[in-house]
Amino acid sequence: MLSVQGLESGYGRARVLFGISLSVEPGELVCVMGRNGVGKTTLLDTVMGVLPATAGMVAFAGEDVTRLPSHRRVALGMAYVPQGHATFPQLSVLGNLLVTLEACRGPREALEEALETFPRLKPLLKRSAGFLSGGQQQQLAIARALVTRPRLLILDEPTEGIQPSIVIEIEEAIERLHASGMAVLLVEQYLELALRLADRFLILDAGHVVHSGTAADLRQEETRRLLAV
Ligand SMILES: Nc1ncnc2c1ncn2[C@@H]1O[C@H](COP(=O)(O)OP(=O)(O)OP(=O)(O)O)[C@@H](O)[C@H]1O
Repeated sequence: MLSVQGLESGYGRARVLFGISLSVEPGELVCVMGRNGVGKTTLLDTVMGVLPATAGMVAFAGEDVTRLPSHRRVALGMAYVPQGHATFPQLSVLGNLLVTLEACRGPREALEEALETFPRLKPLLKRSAGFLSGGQQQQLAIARALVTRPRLLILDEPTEGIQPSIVIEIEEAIERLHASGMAVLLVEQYLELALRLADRFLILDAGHVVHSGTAADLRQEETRRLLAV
């Protein structure tokens, strides 16, 4: 479904990613791990077209999307929730969802479905997003992505800095989406959560994939050293 081959990108003359290859099959949950600053966010930004690739290829559902702008990738079924729960703080919860629904010209049911994933948002529809807790904003950010009815959901550290009760709700929501057949590419630093959720792992170090495998592989010493846990 998602195929990344030899991907390179960076900022100006600073190269951050060096020949990254990975795949996410339909319905699979792949977790990208690695210490701070190794290039995880840069990888997701490049996969989604927020940052241009300087070499390599990103293909989605059999189509080369490497040069497509992000909104075209969304139209093909990719959705991205960047780090730091990006919402429009001055808009209401409903307004945030409607902006996305209108942008993707989706049906109203898509909005209802997204709210079913996070029922905690239902009584808050009229509240300004800026007044939500960090955890509620993260739920809203994921709900906005779901409004586009993606086939691949890309999440950058969705539980970072969020109160434990909502971390559990977010984990359960990701689990349900995965169980329903959605493919997920997840950056997650919290090892235990990643072990519970992921089918496969990639570990990045200094912009390279240095390890990949299943949960059983991830428990080994070498892996723990790479993650410094
Ligand atoms: N906008 C930017 N301009 C220049 N350099 C950047 C920019 N964003 C990130 N970098 C650099 O690129 C490298 C990779 O950063 P990136 O955010 O992709 O890492 P990360 O693995 O996601 O880390 P974290 O877990 O801290 O978010 C780092 O050296 C970082 O300083």
